[in-house]
Amino acid sequence: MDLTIEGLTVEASTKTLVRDVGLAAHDGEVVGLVGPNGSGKSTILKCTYRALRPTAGRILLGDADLRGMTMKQSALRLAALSQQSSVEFGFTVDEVVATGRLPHTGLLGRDAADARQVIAGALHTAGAEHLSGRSFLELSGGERQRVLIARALAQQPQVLILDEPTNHLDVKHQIDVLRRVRELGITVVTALHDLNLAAMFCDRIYVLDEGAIVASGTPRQVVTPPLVRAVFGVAAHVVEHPETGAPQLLYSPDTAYDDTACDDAFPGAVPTVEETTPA
Ligand SMILES: Nc1ncnc2c1ncn2[C@@H]1O[C@H](COP(=O)(O)OP(=O)(O)OP(=O)(O)O)[C@@H](O)[C@H]1O
Repeated sequence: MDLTIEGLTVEASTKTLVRDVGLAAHDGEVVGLVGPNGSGKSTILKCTYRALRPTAGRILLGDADLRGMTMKQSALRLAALSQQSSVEFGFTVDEVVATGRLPHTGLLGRDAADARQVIAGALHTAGAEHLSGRSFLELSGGERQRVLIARALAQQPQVLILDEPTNHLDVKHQIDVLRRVRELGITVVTALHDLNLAAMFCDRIYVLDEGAIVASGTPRQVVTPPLVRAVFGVAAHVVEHPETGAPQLLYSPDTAYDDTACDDAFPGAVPTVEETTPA
């Protein structure tokens, strides 16, 4: 299912948090949202899962405008892992993941799917099956994150919104979770701080700066030294991943480093392209 964001603007009191944002994630695509702290990534994602009401613009799931859908209708199509996801009570891991089934069942309804199988599959995809039966509150930060990802997957969404899914995860689980989510074949929009992970796992990347999209395109088009310097203020080399060909950044410890030298030093570096406009 396609997710389309058109002309999204969010204002809070006197401040414009995001302005005129356009973003399209096509059916089955994994789309990354990157940008510095405070650039508006979470704000955009919150609008997609209806934790925030935009001031202007619209969000479409397929052809349907979110504003015309009930919460249940949108939750049957779209699931989210937010940065603030938390569980206050002493639920077991399985109970937490089972709450992902609520849009399908309602509070007292019956689940048409085999819920136990769905929950087991979600725990597996999130790399959390060994945590089944444990109390959620006794888990480590990374273990909790994997259970919360499983809860979103148990919703069996066609569109998955992930706000920093790799938070708290060790490197193996960062790669595992993104790879397995990608293998689901559903539409994913994910905010990521790690540009190398974004380049490795995303089909396309949108770059946000101060509430506006400043570039978008494939990882090769977007992950370039000039862009990383302009948006993040960091000098970097780009090399091709020897196995996948994905651009990977090697950061310079000196942010004043001359990045024109980077390209000379790395002949395989990805060429710079003009900023592209959002689809
Ligand atoms: N309710 C609000 N009122 C005023 N300002 C807000 C509100 N919510 C968010 N902001 C501000 O909007 C900006 C964008 O915040 P947002 O959380 O979307 O950024 P982000 O790109 O997700 O950041 P990070 O990478 O740090 O998670 C920030 O400057 C934040 O302080």
